[in-house]
Amino acid sequence: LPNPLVAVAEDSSSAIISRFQQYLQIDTAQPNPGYHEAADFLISQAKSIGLEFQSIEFVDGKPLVLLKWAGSQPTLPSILLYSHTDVVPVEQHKWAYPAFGAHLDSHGNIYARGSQDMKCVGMQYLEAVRRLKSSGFQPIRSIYLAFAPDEEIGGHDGAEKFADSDIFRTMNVGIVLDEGLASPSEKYRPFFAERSPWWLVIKAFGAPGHGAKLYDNSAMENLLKSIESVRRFRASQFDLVKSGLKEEGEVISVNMVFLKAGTPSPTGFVMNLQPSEAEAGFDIRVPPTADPESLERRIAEEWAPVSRNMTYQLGQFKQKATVYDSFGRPLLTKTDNSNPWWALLEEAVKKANGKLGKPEIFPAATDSRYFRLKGLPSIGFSPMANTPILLHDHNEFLNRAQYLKGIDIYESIIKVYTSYVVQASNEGTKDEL
Ligand SMILES: CSCC[C@H](NC=O)C(=O)O
Ligand SMILES: [Zn+2]
Ligand SMILES: [Zn+2]
Repeated sequence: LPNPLVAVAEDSSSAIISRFQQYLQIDTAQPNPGYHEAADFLISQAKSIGLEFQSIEFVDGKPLVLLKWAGSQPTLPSILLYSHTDVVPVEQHKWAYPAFGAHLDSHGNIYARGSQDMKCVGMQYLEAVRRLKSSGFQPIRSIYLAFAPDEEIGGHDGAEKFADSDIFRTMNVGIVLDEGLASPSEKYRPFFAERSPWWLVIKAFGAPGHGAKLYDNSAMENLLKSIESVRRFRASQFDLVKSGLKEEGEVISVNMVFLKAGTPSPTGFVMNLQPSEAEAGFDIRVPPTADPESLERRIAEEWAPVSRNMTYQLGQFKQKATVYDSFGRPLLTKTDNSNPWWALLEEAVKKANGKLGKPEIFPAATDSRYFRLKGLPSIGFSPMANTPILLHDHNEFLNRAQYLKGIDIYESIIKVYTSYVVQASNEGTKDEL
């Protein structure tokens, strides 16, 4: 006879997976995310769990869903479990399965855009809360879950406005959990800071000329010298990572993302004309520990020197303010004893039989910077071990077992975090965290 208890357990884990699949099946890809469909789904989840809910549109059509589980001591600083609802676009023809199908293959891998970045985390928060609530657990601190729009395009109409809002102030947040990265090893990766994006466009000018003529200072030659210089710098940084001297988040990355030059013709480009202008774009990521002035000097003197007839523009994301606070200090969430939430995370992960790696700088940007700018500690953490890093890649997937394990991890974190009570004076001032 089948064991009825096993049957119940199996049924509930397949119900958990099917709720994850439902969320993944909502197409929230930029630039036209199905935000209302996602909000409706999240609110239906909140209702079935029994959480307070509201949908806030700081900008019309871009709802942020905010859920609350009130603690028994609501005056204590609360816990914010943060995630974004949007995902990056896909090139569907390069995927093995439909990117919004959430196909579960025979290995237990669930394929979907957002399976790693970061619908997994948003749903894991909900499942952990669902389980704790039905088990009769009562949190001491209040827990908020925020599902925000637009992280993938800078968070200006999402996290930035949220962190600046009156609602956010009344929440009295003490610690934020946000996204991290999958880990190919058995250790989960926690993040305490992030690099700042600098989007650089350099442009070279030069005399046009016959395609057969060799001459100095053509726009193409001028641009190529810059590209060579950028490549040398890129290699020097990458070598530090390859040799193990530095972590990915500790070096300056530079990647060329576009090239624009040439004289169009009906069949492609004019072949016997050297153009008078040529342009290249670079995605640069600057760690909070790097010296921004020296990088800017390098750009002005080596990558786009006036002497080579070049100009440059640093895009809107050259935001020194996103990695430094108002005192000019790098925005780093403390990882030592002055931040109790760090030790508590380690404790909680351990209790759930997980392994935690050492704190790292997140290589890309996340919404955490808006909370760190408010002086709050924010930890980037997505519990996916033994998983290839596939965010923004083709065939993004997460294994079912990893997803389920992550729920146990969050259950443990929520228990440990919400039960943590000390004298207010021991909690540290916000700026110290
Ligand atoms: C600064 S806006 C872009 C944010 C984006 N975040 C995740 O990929 C990134 O490119 O890092
Ligand atoms: Zn993300
Ligand atoms: Zn992303």
